[in-house]
Amino acid sequence: MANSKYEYVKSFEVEDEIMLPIIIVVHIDNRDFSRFSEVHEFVKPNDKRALELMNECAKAVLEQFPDIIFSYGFCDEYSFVFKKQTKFYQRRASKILSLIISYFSTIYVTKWKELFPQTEMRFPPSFQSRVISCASMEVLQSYLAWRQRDCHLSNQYNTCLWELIRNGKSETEAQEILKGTQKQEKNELLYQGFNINYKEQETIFRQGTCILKTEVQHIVKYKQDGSPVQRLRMKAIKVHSKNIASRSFWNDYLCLCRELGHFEEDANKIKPEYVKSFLHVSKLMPSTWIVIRIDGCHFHRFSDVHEFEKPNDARALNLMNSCAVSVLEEFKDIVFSYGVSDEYSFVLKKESQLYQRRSSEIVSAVVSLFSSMYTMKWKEFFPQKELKHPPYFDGRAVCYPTSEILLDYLAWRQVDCHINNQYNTCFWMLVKSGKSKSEAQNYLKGTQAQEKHELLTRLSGIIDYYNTLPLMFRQGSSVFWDKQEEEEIANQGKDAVGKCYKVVVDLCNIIEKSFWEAHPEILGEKFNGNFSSGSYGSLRRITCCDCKVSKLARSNNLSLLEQPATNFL
Ligand SMILES: Nc1nc2c(ncn2[C@@H]2O[C@H](COP(=O)(O)OP(=O)(O)OP(=O)(O)O)[C@@H](O)[C@H]2O)c(=O)[nH]1
Ligand SMILES: [Mg+2]
Ligand SMILES: [Mg+2]
Repeated sequence: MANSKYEYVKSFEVEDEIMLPIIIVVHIDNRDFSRFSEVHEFVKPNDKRALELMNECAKAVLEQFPDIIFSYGFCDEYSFVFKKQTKFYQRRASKILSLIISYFSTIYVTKWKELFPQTEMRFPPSFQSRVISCASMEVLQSYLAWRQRDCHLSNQYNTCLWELIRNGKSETEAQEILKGTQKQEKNELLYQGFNINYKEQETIFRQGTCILKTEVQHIVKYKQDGSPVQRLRMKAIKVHSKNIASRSFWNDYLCLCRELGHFEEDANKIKPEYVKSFLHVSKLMPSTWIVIRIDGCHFHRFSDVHEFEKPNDARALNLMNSCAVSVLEEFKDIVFSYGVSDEYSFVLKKESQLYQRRSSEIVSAVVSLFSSMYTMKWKEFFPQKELKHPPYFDGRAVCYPTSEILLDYLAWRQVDCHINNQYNTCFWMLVKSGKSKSEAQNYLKGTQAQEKHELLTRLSGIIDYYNTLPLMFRQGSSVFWDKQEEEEIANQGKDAVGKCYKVVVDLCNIIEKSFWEAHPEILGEKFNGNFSSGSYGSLRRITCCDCKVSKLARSNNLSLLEQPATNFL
């Protein structure tokens, strides 16, 4: 397909390959677990259903991604360990951490009802992920020992805390009593104060859970004489162990030793310098526009399985838009977003300090929320269709130093939308006219925009057919905070008083500078031919009043194809 003059923006994307022989671990945890557990009335200090739900999600992750060989989790966190030699997505960190978090989030929503049949999910769960690089088996061993120590310490603390609260202490009083207490003192408090033997607490609470791959004999068929033909197959199993970083536990599993290596000694002490490396996260360049671009994984297949209309399914696109609205409402630093097909780009304001600009946290939080939302809202947009496969997305963060380059980035995506849509419209029309898929492909090979335009007119018998297609298909969707008219605010009653802005879905030409001139507050910068640094002041951001609002395109004289498409190429 043709390249556009905006393609240069790709050069701002940075490589984040994790080099061999580093062992890749993806750590995930819930973004706002205390609120999530409060709202859904999780049992304190441990809710077994919630833990089993986490385990089910981890198991699904191991089954989906064959290169993950081991995982360990407790409370609201899980760590996934990849085979040493993995080539998963060319070992690119943001791809890996986003895919895992996205899949995990989707499964959490889909499996919720199995574990919480009586409880409605009130708001979408969202998680954060990051990659931990383990330079050797010794480092991996320390990492696992460190996580399991945290499991033990937090469980022991929380068990004491909630027993004290149950017995009449306030939360602050209970915290005060526990301040500075050692392991042994806590055990005694539990035993003498509440007749609880800590060692008899459920294993899942004290030790956490491992889901790991192991080889099992699997019957593939039976011979004529009735004897079974067996093959070794990898299976994800759930195990508990007092010490997951011990040689005796680890070296018992052949698969772990083969794909990762042995533990030479027992990990008796966790080195603080290793812990420091586990906590390290890289930050995005200051004072640059951050774009988080997410893209559906294998959506070609996903759209086939769910029988999306070809080449564009308005329901699917509206579902994407609705999720984008939720993302903007949650992360107030996102000033603009643009979506087409199975992708969405979210622009964070230049001065954003969201998660101190830590790349993995921003990417994973956006991808995770988007994925949970997509799954939760599916029925709203496809009431007649069951979700047959979990939808999931990858994500990346790219920094653009100036507004001009940012706008070129957005123009690049909109040109791409146009190019793909024109091609796909021709392709499916040729197929409908009786050509096979490969004939249609050959027919279109090397054709220019103008030829495609004419082809569509010829095939449809409608002059300028392409421009009669819905604007959302031709231009993609833009989601941003827009000023509300006074009348609009008044119509919404007292709840809307003081809310000057709301999130809108608009169908506009973002290549044309006139859009940005008409909305100077989006980027917070004055437009006068070029963008200058003159600020329009900070925006008052508000909660969206009507997240389903989908405005019709304002001035349709911005329509992309009223000008020859080649202008953008
Ligand atoms: N029929 C139909 N298909 C769609 C629609 N939106 C997206 N798709 C499909 O999703 C694909 C998105 O393209 P890509 O993101 O390049 O492909 P992918 O299959 O998701 O592959 P990866 O992103 O590399 O995992 C398109 O090629 C279509 O097959 C839609 O509205 N209707
Ligand atoms: Mg895709
Ligand atoms: Mg795509």
